[in-house]
Amino acid sequence: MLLLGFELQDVLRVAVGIALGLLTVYRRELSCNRDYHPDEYDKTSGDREHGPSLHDRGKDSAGSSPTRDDHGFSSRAMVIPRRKSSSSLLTASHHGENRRVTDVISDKNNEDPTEELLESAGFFLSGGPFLHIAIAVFHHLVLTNFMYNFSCVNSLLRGFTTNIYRFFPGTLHQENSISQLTPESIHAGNETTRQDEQHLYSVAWNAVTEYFTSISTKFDRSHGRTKRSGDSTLSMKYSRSKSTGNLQQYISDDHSRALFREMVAMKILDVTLLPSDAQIVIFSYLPPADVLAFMCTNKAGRNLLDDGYVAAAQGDDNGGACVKNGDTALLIWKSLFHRDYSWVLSDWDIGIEAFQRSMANYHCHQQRQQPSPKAGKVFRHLLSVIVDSEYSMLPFGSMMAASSSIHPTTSMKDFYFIFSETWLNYTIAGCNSTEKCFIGLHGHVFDISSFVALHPGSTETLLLQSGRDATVFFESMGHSLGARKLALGMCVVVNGQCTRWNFTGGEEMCGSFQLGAGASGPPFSTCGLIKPKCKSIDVKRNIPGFLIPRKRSLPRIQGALHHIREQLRREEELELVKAARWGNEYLGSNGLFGGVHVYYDPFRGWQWWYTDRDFNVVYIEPTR
Ligand code: HEM
Repeated sequence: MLLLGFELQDVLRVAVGIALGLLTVYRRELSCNRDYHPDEYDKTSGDREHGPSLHDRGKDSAGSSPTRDDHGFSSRAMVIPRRKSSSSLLTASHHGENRRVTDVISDKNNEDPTEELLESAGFFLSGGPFLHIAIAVFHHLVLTNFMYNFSCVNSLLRGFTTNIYRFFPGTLHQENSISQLTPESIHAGNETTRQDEQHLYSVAWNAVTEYFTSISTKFDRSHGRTKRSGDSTLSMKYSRSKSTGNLQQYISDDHSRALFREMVAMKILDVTLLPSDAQIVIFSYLPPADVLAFMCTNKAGRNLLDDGYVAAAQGDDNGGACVKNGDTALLIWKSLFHRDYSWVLSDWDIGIEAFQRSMANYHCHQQRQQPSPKAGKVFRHLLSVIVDSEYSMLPFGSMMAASSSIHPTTSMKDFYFIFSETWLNYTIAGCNSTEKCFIGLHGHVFDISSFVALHPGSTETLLLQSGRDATVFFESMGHSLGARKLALGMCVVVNGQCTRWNFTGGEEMCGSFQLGAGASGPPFSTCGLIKPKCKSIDVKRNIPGFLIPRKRSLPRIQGALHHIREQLRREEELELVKAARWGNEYLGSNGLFGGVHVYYDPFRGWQWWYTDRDFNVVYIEPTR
């Protein structure tokens, strides 16, 4: 049964239900048998050894006054205690209280037990236990699965709608605005919702058709083909099978957004039917949790969004021959990475240094490792995001040529989640000097360079813990609210996932906000890394509790893929042991300030660093 998907709890419930049912049948059988064999029970009716029988007691109580036995006690005093349930009847009979069930039921002067008995019998006769079984089975087979699917889809839709409302502020009353598009809508203004929905559907359908037609027209024109009028369906069909790269240049963002708005309005979101470029644009407006939720809804969703899965399913590791869906998934996760994280590697000097460190000596990698084409492809896409970024100050144009030598992972989705877990220790690794001192607290980065010499808990304490996430140490010291407020002013990178957006700290709730990589950048979601100069953060950052907790708390964990987090944690433990052993062996306890620290470089794997006695930071690439 377990194999069929039943949970242990359900199996137990069914087993108990069956046992109860069988017991009921058995008891009913027993009761009937007593009725059919009165003599057997009547034989002992006068037996006083165990006190008066129920039968006798009934006779006594039928009289006007209670009878007395030889000792002068009233026979009422000898009444057997009330039965709590019909099951106690069996026990009583067993001990010699021999009385027929029918007698008890017909005993007019002993109404309480009779009612109880009838009540209990009614419960069993009504099929109570079987009802329990039926409910358990129904609950498992229908409700559980249904509710799970419903909640998945519901949360997904809510996510879509929320984001759409956030990014398209003018769409709060979409139905109305869309209804105004055609004369029919004016006419249908007071009609039923169903008619409205039908109308919305036709409007959306027109929008989709128009969208495809416009793409195919442009596509045909660009290939010097003349498109006959009325051939739009055909062109549409063909245009959808063209590669994403070709189509992407003809898509205007506004059009895609308008299309998606229409689709949200009609409450049908079959995104898998859209062309790849529209899918990329649409998913780039969603938080990763919603993208994952969409991925889990069905196989089509997974095919669309999991580039690692598609490649694995095809047994494909040759990059170029990757199926189209894999390319779409790769591009979707690339756009999410671009939106949420890429700026720290291209527009933040500490991140740029970290990236340069990763890229240093890449030719050594080339010699040591066989390049994987699929991983090389992922890396090329990453480079295109980081190096070609509008904020980029990197001199890495030539790196593209060497892209096949570095292969962080074969899946862009995995890279996204690995980076979201490791970016903090990766970027600030080694930043623990009095000139350049960065520390991680509750998922955010703080520049404490100007404060380190003033720290009441000594400069050395801070230097020892900086250059990495020090939340546990910070919290273990029980820093006061004043210390926490002091830290807020030094925050340089805010992790959108580790903030409490609803936290007001007793103050007025902030109004709507727009987040972005830059203050004037496009509207991004709250899920990635944000510059504190961003307007909305600026408003909220000084509210205690928003960035870091007001009092001693466990470290805030950002939402990411659990299995990736767990795997990294396990690997980190092993690396720490290896690094400590290496430190003892090669440097000795006198050669180090602090210990040998480890961090995960998303481009190159596990790396170590330590501070020598002259306060120079040394980075080590461990040999594997
Ligand atoms: C941005 C980061 C930090 C700020 C702004 C900060 C600020 C402060 C302040 C204001 C105090 C005075 C006591 C209080 O008000 O709670 C203090 C004490 C102290 N801090 Fe920090 N601190 C930071 C990080 C750390 C870290 C990472 C450690 C690592 C262990 C640390 C260790 C200590 C110690 C040992 C004391 C002395 C506690 C005592 O005397 O009771 N601090 N810090």
